[in-house]
Amino acid sequence: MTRIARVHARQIFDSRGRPTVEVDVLTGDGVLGRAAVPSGASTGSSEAWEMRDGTGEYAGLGVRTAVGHVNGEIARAVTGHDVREQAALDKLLIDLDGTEHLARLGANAILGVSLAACRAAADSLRTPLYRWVAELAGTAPGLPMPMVNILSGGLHAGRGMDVQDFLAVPASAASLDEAIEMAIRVRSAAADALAARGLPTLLADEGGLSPGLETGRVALELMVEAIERAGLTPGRDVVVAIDVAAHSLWDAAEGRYHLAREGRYADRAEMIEMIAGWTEDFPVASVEDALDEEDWQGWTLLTERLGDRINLIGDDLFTTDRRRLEQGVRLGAANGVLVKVNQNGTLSGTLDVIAAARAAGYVPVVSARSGETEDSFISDLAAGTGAGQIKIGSVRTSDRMAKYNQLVRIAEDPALGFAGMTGYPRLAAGLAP
Ligand SMILES: O=C(O)[C@@H](CO)OP(=O)(O)O
Ligand SMILES: [Mg+2]
Repeated sequence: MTRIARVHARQIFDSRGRPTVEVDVLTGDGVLGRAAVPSGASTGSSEAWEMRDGTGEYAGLGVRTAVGHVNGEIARAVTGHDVREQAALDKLLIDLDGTEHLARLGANAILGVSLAACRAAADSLRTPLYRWVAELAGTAPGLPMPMVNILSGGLHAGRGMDVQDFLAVPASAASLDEAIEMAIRVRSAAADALAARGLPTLLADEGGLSPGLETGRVALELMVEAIERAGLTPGRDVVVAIDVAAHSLWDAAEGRYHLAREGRYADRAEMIEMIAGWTEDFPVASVEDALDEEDWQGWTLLTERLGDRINLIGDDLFTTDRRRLEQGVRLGAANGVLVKVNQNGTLSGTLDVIAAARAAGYVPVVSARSGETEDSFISDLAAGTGAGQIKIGSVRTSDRMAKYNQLVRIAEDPALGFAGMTGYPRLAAGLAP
């Protein structure tokens, strides 16, 4: 009996101590599928709409409303539905909501049910979750290469640095275990390098270090130093990925980007120039959200300039939305897409975006949010779809480690290969010495 017998949602708390939704889906055969919903800070405007909380007297209000929707209207609609019919369930949820961005019931309410049902189906079928995801997606499973947050800025670190993330990609790792170990070495070497300079080693939202360095170049120098301190060779053993999160730098009134830490503004051309300079002088393999989410023309120019050498990932640009991705493909904007389940709102919609990315030759990067829980669904999502890359955050806090550790468990399956650097098909030969 794989039909839904009961749905129950509750409010739990995420890694920032903010309320979020957790959903239990119980099937007739007594199987429990549970999922918790993540939440972003540097969000794109076109994301599915979560019912979010304010602070003070509004604390808990948005999430409690979403929880109420799951326990009332959604539970009534999905009870009796077969959890193995994921696509039909997700369509039912989208139709029930009836709005474009899932604003009526809340994308967090809908996503919680979608993911919990998927887990219940996998458990009822006694199939590992990643294998069930692979079956739903029609993909060959495989282990992703992680990109691991080392230095944080932007909205994840009190704007201590202008750029949001500097990440390590353990390029020469031959296995997932080795990749995680290398990233841990780089992160702890980065902490040592900062301490040696008398700089703070405070933790940011994703467990990365938040030293408040003044420019991107200084941060990149620190990355190179950390890789070397870890006994590894920059450009060969470890390459660097960056998430500029440029939407949160965009000053609409000025029509330019505000690099507040540097004390200057930059226009589109100056941003492209700055980033191109980084890729020339440092072993940078991937840059996410280099420009604002609505600067399609700028994205096309950026992609013409750098797209044959590095990965250019659209996060706020695409918001895991198929139509926005298709627009990007038409315009030649970016060559990769960040995949976040809660930007989309359902599992089926997310799988659809991964399939569309692949069909267009765009690299999919499955990603966590800056607000996370112990839920490790995205590890199974990345492995099940063989996405090739995953971005979880740093290797320092339990919300992130839950996902790395789930990947370690999945890696026990001898049938699964490790993606290595296959997710970086355009990597410049010049990166390695
Ligand atoms: O910008 C991002 O890629 C994510 C994760 O790092 O951040 P947030 O969840 O705050 O959008
Ligand atoms: Mg991003």
